[in-house]
Amino acid sequence: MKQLKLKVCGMRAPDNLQALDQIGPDFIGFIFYPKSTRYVSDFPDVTLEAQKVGVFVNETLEKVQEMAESCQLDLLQLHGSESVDYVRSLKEAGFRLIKVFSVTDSIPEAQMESYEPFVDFFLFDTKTPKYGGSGQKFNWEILKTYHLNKPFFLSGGIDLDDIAAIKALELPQLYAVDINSRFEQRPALKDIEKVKAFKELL
Ligand SMILES: O=C(O)c1ccccc1NCC(=O)[C@H](O)[C@H](O)COP(=O)(O)O
Repeated sequence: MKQLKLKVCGMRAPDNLQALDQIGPDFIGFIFYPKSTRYVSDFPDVTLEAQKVGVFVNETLEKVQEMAESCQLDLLQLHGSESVDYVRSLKEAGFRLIKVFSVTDSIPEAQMESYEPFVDFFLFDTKTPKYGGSGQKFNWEILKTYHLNKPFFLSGGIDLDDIAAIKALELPQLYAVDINSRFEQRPALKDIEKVKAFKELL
């Protein structure tokens, strides 16, 4: 089976960030959604090996572009109800994009098809009023109905003891696993040893 990539989302404190980067995650996510407890108001001045993902929820295009450039983000994760035109304009401006679909009991494949030409990845998360970081899983069985070619990230309540179940899914388009609140000591502060254990098993 192919090696799944790892994204650790919701980082903020410079020391914690540096310690995380040393264990080699592929992607590190920063939340630019002011209502989140993981909101990053002062972007940490740290050089990272991992690709930096900026997470936005229904933010203005101007603000997204400003943050992408000032923080030198490698990828933008659009976690709200951003339209196809919104996504297209960011792609045309040259950004690499992850479009999130928040799900419960079905995959909105028809809707996703219209976004597919303009994104690099999809990400499935559990639908909740807070958009993300809920620690709740959705029914992963619905992923077996996914027939698009675009690779995707799996997220929503993933914990250390979920690895066997994730591997057993055997989904060809599953590209990366996204972990967050189940690995926290408090919001935006990760338990590095627990993340390390997860990465070694992935
Ligand atoms: O983490 C947040 O606070 C958050 C808030 C609003 C939008 C997105 C957010 N997180 C983005 C992520 O990619 C999370 O890793 C994903 O939602 C899964 O989180 P969890 O269920 O805690 O593992």
